[in-house]
Amino acid sequence: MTLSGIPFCLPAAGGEVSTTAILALEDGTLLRGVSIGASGCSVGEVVFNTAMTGYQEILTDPSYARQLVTLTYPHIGNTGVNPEDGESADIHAAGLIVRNVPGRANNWRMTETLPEYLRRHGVVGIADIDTRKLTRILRDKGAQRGCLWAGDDIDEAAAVARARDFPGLKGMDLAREVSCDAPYPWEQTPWALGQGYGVREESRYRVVVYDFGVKFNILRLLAARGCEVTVVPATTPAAEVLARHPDGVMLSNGPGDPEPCRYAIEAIRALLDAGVPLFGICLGHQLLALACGARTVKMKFGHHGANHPVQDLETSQVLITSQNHGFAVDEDSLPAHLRPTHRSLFDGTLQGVAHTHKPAFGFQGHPEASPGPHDVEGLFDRFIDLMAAS
Ligand SMILES: NC(=O)CC[C@H](N)C(=O)O
Repeated sequence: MTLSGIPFCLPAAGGEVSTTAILALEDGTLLRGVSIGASGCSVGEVVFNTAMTGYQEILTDPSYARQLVTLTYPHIGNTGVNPEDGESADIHAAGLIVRNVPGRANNWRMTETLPEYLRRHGVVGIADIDTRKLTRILRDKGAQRGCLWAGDDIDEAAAVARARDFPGLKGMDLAREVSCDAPYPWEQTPWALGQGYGVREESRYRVVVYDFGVKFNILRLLAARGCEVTVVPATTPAAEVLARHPDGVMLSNGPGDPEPCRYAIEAIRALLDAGVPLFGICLGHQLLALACGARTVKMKFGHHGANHPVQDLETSQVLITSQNHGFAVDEDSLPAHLRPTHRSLFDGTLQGVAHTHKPAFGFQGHPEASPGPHDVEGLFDRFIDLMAAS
């Protein structure tokens, strides 16, 4: 509904009678609120994200598959949703949990409200939740399996049972589920005020990107650096990638546990043997480490936010990074030929590795999707340097 032409939304947006919703956790906690999305029931791992902005980017990040995301920032939806800021074509989060959706959303770029967007994509969401209490539970007990249920048919006992039935992310190979079906080229460069998105002008390097659940902005940062990008499905064998004669291969971010992605680990080993420059981000970083013989572990409650400090161990410089990971490379498991390059200043988790005698490195964090120079973008320049030197 609109008020003087300004899109207007109430918790049950669109003028409907508000629908109840609940969040049930595996420990038996029940949180009751109102629906802000589609009706239905969704299960997944409940994680908290501390970013103050970027709910659209978070919802569309494929790395959030099978996760119910709660945002610690209390007002979510103020600027609505626009057709440009998605990190993929779909919402991948299994559901959204917030404190409050403000009554009025307004931004010059918005085309719909957050509740309208959730409903259009058939994604459940809940508001009026004490997200501070929920976050405390997740920090104390670790990520919880949960069930988010919205509608007239809620059964609270069944919701707890469904939360407990969710098998958990450990052991789940989700990269192949969210990946593309066939190779495709990518030419778009980052968004700029007054110009919108651009198109790659130069063609300096041929780069193949493994799509384990890639975020569009990673592709844009490559295109902006003159990379002729081809995105390939997660299960593409190394021989097919090498047949494209790439100057470098990027291993993307993605959802789930890296360990069961045997196909990717095998392909990365072959690419390392072939000496192709490799750059892994997040899941790609974890897969690179696994291919080199390291181990990954599930974290107690993961890193999900937009301002995580990460230290470059060589320069001591601190990078402000976006993070979204629930698994981590175990630093104690690094083989001699993998050098730790970055560590989290929040909890000491390993955040980056470099191969000691191959042109390959990985980083756990993500570049920011918002316009402007960001710390993590320097790593893209490092990848360009590696390709230039090879
Ligand atoms: N953003 C990512 O690529 C996440 C990697 C992996 N799924 C994790 O949770 O740790």
